[in-house]
Amino acid sequence: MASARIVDIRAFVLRGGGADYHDQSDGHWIDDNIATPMSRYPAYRKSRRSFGINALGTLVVEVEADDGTIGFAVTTGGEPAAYIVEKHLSRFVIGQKASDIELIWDQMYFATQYYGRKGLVVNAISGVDLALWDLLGRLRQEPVHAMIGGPVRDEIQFYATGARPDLAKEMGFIGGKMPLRYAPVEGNEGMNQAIADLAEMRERVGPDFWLMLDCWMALDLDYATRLAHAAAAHGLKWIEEAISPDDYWGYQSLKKAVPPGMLVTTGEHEATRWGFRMLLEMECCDIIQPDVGWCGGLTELLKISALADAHGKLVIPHGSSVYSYHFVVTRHNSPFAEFLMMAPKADEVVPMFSPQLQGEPVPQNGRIAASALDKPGFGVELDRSLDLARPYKP
Ligand SMILES: C[C@H](O)[C@H](O)CC(=O)C(=O)O
Ligand SMILES: [Mg+2]
Repeated sequence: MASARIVDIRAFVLRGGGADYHDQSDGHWIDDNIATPMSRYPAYRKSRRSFGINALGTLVVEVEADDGTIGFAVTTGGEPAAYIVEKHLSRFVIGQKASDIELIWDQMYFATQYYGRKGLVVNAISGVDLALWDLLGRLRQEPVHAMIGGPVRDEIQFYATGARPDLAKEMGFIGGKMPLRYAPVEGNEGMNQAIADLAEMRERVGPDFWLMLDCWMALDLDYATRLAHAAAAHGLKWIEEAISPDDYWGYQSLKKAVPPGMLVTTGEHEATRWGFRMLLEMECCDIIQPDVGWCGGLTELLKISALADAHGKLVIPHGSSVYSYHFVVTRHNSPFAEFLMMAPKADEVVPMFSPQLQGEPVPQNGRIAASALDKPGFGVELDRSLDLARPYKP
């Protein structure tokens, strides 16, 4: 078993939610008037799908060992990522020992460095990496969390991201993160409305419930600083991804400029130890938020999180479903996790990567017990009744 070799790798594309959680139908809160860097263009103001936030779809990677055991993972990247997996990365996987995850990662990263380093290519690498961890866990009959050190606590506590923190509070979550709905193009009036909405939500949830704002890269430093100061009166816990992920200097300034006690968070669109090193060494934020399916996979996340730990920073992964849960439960500097509310009105808990995974655990009373993760690999199955396309089948 320890010497199992990988005999095949397959890349599929899926549409309709799941790992590409922005790929939702009309009327979903996640596509309703959210501030974005594209808000300055009237044609793309109302809906993120209008500018193609869901253009890629979900990538499914399957790896098969010589005894027939199959590991898999899902992430975003769709057809172009499937091309990279089948046409480029596959050569570093087929024929290798299933336990040679570090070697495979290194070869995938450095072989694509001339056109990769971040974004789509690292999503593809992450998908392969997570499928390899799933395969190894299934071969060893061990959960992934047990292979990276085991749980340091009995349960994971969650905050909820969605349009209704008031409902999230009733469901037992420890906080609620709302999308910012007004962009700089809407001027002072927009900012005033955003603050009024925050004040109203504070009224509804009471003084102690965490409230956060996710700005999805929509702001500039001046606007973000003014928003943070106006929001402080209503107990905003953190301001997230306020400016462009490339603007490390802006984040450094923002972190110094926000009111005392307010946290600056970012990193869901950052990748690899080198990207996070910039955020950490330049003191850009208080919490880093790597997405496990986008930052380089679990192999890279372990390095990113060790670096964050040495800088005294928390790692609260963005979304990522089970790929986050198996990590969070093993790390002291990851004391809680995000749960993205995928119900269209954010009024009930549905699995984050619904409908793609079977057996995906969901928070009950805002918590998932560590024991719920005690299944081989990442502990979930792919729903094979879905319309899996394999565009680059050899
Ligand atoms: C709600 C945000 O705009 C985005 O869709 C998700 C995100 O950034 C997060 O969960 O964090
Ligand atoms: Mg975010």
